Amino acid sequence: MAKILLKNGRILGAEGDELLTRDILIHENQIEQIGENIVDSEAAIIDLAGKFVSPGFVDLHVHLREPGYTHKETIETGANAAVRGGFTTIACMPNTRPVIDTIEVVAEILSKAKAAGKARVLPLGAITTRQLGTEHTDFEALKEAGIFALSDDGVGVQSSQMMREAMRKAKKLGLPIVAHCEDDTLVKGGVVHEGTFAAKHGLTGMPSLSESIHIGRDILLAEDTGVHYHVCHISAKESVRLVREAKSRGQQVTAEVTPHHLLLCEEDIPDVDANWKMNPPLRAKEDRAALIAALLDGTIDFIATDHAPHTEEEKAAGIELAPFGIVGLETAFPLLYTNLVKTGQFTLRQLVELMSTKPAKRFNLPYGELAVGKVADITVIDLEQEQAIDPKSFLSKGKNTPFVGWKTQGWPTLTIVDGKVVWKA
Ligand SMILES: NC(=O)N[C@@H](CC(=O)O)C(=O)O
Ligand SMILES: [Zn+2]
Ligand SMILES: [Zn+2]
Repeated sequence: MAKILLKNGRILGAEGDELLTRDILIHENQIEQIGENIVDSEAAIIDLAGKFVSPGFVDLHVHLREPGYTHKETIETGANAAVRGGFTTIACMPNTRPVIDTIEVVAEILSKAKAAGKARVLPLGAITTRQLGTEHTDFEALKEAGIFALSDDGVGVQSSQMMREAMRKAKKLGLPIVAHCEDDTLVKGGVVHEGTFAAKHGLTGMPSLSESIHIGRDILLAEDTGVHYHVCHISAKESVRLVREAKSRGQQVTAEVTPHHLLLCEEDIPDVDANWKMNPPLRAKEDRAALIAALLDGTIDFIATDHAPHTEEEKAAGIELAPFGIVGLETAFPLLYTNLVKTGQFTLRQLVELMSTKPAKRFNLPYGELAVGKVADITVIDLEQEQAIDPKSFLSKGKNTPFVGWKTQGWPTLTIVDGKVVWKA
């Protein structure tokens, strides 16, 4: 009968950003009581001394790299990085080696995640075998094995016919299609956004169109099938326009945006440095503004990090050869709290909803709420603590971030998953 009593935390009330001092009693894996001056003689007491208590964050776009690329990250190191960043549930993408395209790989990931005992891990299954785009995986078997959704993240599904059939089958099984939107014929070896930075440095650009064209295509295909269609890491203003139009017709389309696309644009790239290389790339100033507006008006549903660890050696290969991707789990909340909430663009409540309540709700997951009877997935944050981002402190194997040295406030200090303390500063 494990009981934990969190004393003197501060939680969001029914509305607004005012914080209320409350105690929270956890019994086994559930929140049993939230109130003032709770007394329980059996419970282990943790005094939170006024720190902010949030429902645990949910990140539906993470690369854990295992099996196959354990030099970049493992399920264990990734799950550790997650809980340090305040994430209690993470969904992991299938671009591993082997790809998550068989029930064996799903079982391996679930068992390693359980052994790690940190964040809850929800594997996505590949849409196509080896993510080659030519043959569908066995959706039914993968669903049975425990996948959370289908995605070929890392590459776009090039064939419209393959995507259409995938949506039809996924709809029948009640599985969402989570799409990395990229038309290979339009990208042609680009390494950064087709814009000012590419022009200045003579680099091949990746046009916004390479993303938007897939979103437009897929919205039409999804309309026809009624599947839940989700857009990964949306980055361009034209893409936002398409999602907004689909939503206005009541179509079940959702979209996520990363912290880096919200906070950075191509003009911020200081130099030809691979720690600023990710897919989709940092786009123009107007794109960043469109993403923020879309997050505020609900066109974009939530935030996901697209945590994509790579080694220092790989990133040292130079901007043209280095792999795409940056880490995000351990910096997301402090970066967004400091640069979007402290600046007055978003409220703390909105940020918590975008990082916890909404991702859970949109995908029907029973998490993301701090309420009696709910699963005890809880993140405690010191909103005052200021710290400069230092990759050396990361629990992730990946140190690849463009945010080195950024002074940020709002660091998680305690994370509880399923009623168990899994991380403490
Ligand atoms: N986002 C990235 O830049 N890279 C991701 C792949 C992906 O999310 O498409 C990776 O796996 O490294
Ligand atoms: Zn992707
Ligand atoms: Zn990704």
